[in-house]
Formats: sequence, structure tokens, C-alpha cells
Amino acid sequence: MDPIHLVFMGVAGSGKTTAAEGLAAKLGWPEAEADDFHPAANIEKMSSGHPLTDEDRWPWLRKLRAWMDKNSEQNSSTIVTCSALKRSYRDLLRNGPGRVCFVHMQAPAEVIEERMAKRDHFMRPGMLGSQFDTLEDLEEGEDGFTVSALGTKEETLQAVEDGLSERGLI
Ligand SMILES: Nc1ncnc2c1ncn2[C@@H]1O[C@H](COP(=O)(O)OP(=O)(O)O)[C@@H](O)[C@H]1O
Ligand SMILES: O=C(O)[C@H](O)[C@@H](O)[C@H](O)[C@H](O)COP(=O)(O)O
Repeated sequence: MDPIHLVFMGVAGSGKTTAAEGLAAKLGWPEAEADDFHPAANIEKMSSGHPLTDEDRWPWLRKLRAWMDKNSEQNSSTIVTCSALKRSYRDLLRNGPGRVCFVHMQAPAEVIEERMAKRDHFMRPGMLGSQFDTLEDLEEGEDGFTVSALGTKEETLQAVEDGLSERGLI
């Protein structure tokens, strides 16, 4: 079987990392956190409250896709955490060997804002507006599905697993 790359997408604070880590612990697939692929300049920009532009994002996304390619070459499936807010960003991540399935983590802005306020992260709640403005939901024909991250972490992980097993991916 072709390797599968499961990409947890969604706005900052939507629960991507939490669900991805939970799933990686169960499946044992290598995991990449897109935050770790940013150059220092991007982190500084976001930390100072400025959203990234497409120009900031392209090299970052290409680097992440290169990591997926390397794993595909070794026939290794992966779990990736990346906001992948626009269709064009997802098209870039999809463009390579292996199946790429997106899991869109969704919750209302108020819930995410509250969760973000409690965590220590360079993306402060003030960035959420621009994240939602940029977000383009999964479109018809894109490989992927949406999961509500409104429940507990356990319920959310279960919903992810159900979605993946319905699609024969795990
Ligand atoms: N289902 C959930 N219920 C409650 N809190 C959650 C849930 N999922 C994530 N969180 C919390 O919300 C915050 C953001 O989650 P995180 O996984 O870091 O999101 P992202 O990777 O999308 O930025 C973290 O503090 C995390 O512990
Ligand atoms: O998990 C998160 O909190 C987000 O992913 C956050 O780290 C940020 O959104 C991206 O790293 C930057 O890229 P975008 O501005 O495209 O989300």
C-alpha cells in the first residue's frame, strides 16, 4: 500500500497538535509539527502579532513537503500538524508521492480563544481573527474530513479515529 500522510489542519489553537500526538502514540507513525519548520523570521513575525503572507509560507510548506517526500521514499506513513489554511497550501502539500488526507480540526472561535489564552505559545489569541479570515474549508473533491474539537481530548481523538477507520485509512 502507498504511504499515507495524515495532515491535521485548522486555525491556530484548534487542537491539531493534541489530536496528532494522541494518534501518533497509537499508530507509531513519525510525526512532524509544522511550527518546527518555520525559519526564525516567521516565528518572530507571528510572535509580534503579524500574520504571515503567502511569500512567508511557501518555503515553509515546501520544506514540510520535502519531509513527507523523504518518508514516502522509505514507504513510511506520517502524521503532520500544519494549519494548511488555504486550498493552495493544501495543493502544495498534496503534490508528491503517497496519499495525503487532511483532518480539519474545527471549534468555535470563542472556545479556541479561551484555550489559546491558557497555553504558552507564540500564537497569541489576537492572531485568531486573521487565521479565520485566511481559512478556506475543505472543498468538494479534496481528500479529507472535518472533526469537531469541541468535546474532551479523548472524544476528539475518538472522532478522528472513527473518521480514519471509516475511510479504511487505519
Ligand atoms: N478537545 C480539547 N478539549 C480541551 N482542550 C483542548 C482540546 N484539544 C486541544 N485542547 C487544548 O487547546 C490548546 C490548543 O491545542 P493544540 O493542540 O495546541 O492546538 P493547535 O496545534 O491547533 O495549535 C492546548 O492547550 C490544548 O491542550
Ligand atoms: O498550530 C498553530 O498554532 C498554528 O499552526 C500556528 O503555529 C501558525 O498558524 C502557523 O505555524 C503559521 O502558519 P499559518 O499562519 O499559516 O497558520
